[in-house]
Amino acid sequence: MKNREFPLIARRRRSGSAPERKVNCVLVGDGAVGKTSLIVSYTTNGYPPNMCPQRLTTLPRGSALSLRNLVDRWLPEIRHQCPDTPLVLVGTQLDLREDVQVLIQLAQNQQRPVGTEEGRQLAEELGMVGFMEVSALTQKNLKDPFDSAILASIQQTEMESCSEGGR
Ligand SMILES: Nc1nc2c(ncn2[C@@H]2O[C@H](COP(=O)(O)OP(=O)(O)OP(=O)(O)O)[C@@H](O)[C@H]2O)c(=O)[nH]1
Repeated sequence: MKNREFPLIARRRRSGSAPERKVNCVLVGDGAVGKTSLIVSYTTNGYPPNMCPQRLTTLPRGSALSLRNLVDRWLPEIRHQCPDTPLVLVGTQLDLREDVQVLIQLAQNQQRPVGTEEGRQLAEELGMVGFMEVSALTQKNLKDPFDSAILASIQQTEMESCSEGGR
């Protein structure tokens, strides 16, 4: 009976399997770029039913403008608050990348979608784990940024415990 009172983590350790880990994953970025849709689509395995894609209103944000905001605004704040946290750069709304209406709308606002190579290079320059392009709507590549974030977090924890053990 006492065993039932044990936290899951302790029971797992007793049975010899790996202890449970918790990873805190925070999505940061401009408004209306698709953060909520991304997390809901990932966690519920479906696009939020009450979020009919509103292309035009979100367009100017899913673009190079967001990238500038990332460098000028978000990154300094994140690095100030969490200097060592692994970061994954995510390009959202991938399904709209080749949508002609979207491209026209962006061009009218002197905007354009962020290119794959451009995103990769920026992620590298900024010391991020990587750049991934996803669609919450079609779920293309949806797992990738979360897998990368989880892996990076586990690796960081292991490195920290190794360096603590070596002291
Ligand atoms: N076509 C398409 N539309 C998307 C996708 N992800 C989000 N959207 C649409 O973009 C709009 C904004 O999405 P949200 O998930 O609310 O964006 P957010 O970044 O959480 O917005 P804030 O709450 O303002 O920070 C909604 O109309 C979504 O339906 C996507 O992958 N494809």
